[in-house]
Amino acid sequence: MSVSPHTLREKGGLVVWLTGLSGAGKTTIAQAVQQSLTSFGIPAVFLDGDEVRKQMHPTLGFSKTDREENVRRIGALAKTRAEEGAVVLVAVIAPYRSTRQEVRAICRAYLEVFVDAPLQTCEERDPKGLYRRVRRGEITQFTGIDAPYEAPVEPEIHCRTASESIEESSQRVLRAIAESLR
Ligand SMILES: Nc1ncnc2c1ncn2[C@@H]1O[C@H](COP(=O)(O)OS(=O)(=O)O)[C@@H](OP(=O)(O)O)[C@H]1O
Ligand SMILES: Nc1ncnc2c1ncn2[C@@H]1O[C@H](COP(=O)(O)OP(=O)(O)O)[C@@H](O)[C@H]1O
Repeated sequence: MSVSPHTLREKGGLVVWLTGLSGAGKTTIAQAVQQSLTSFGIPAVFLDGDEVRKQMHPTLGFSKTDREENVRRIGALAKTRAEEGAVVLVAVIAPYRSTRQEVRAICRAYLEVFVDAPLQTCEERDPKGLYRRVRRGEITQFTGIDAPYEAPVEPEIHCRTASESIEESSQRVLRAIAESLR
């Protein structure tokens, strides 16, 4: 894959939004894709929901209103970073279809990746131990348990991470990015 930073800037960059339940594999795939893009010399920025929340707006919680605000703010940041001439990989749950649609509408180029794994798989993986805490009653309003997740209807890329490898999922995303930047 080859695309110059200048061309990327002229195109207005690209926002790649990975949406899915906690533990579905958003971060893992985004990091693998970022590494590959970087190895091809393509500027790639990774925005991780958890990190951005902590650094930029730690007061936002997980109510519907706060999640919508979180997603809008990260969407605006992703748009800006993309227009500087980068592929911006966003690993944020973004559980509401309408807010994802709002972000898509402000970006010049946008790909939605549905990182899809059954809740049971996510819970078995439990990479951060959050599901265990949810089951103990220590966390409420948790996506997929007692807060909604509206699955994408027509995502550009659909990764079924319970049945495909990290490599397969990342390659699928990379191919779509290459296609979009052509
Ligand atoms: N109640 C609740 N529901 C879902 N997730 C929770 C919650 N509390 C904390 N976390 C951790 O925060 C990460 C999700 O933040 P996001 O900014 O991606 O979520 S959202 O788009 O605003 O819904 C999410 O990160 P990922 O596991 O990477 O998805 C969790 O680690
Ligand atoms: N095909 C796959 N794609 C992504 N992650 C996978 C896949 N198969 C297994 N996993 C594992 O699932 C876990 C996903 O965790 P993480 O990427 O932090 O999820 P999220 O960011 O969606 O919360 C990791 O431990 C990862 O190794």
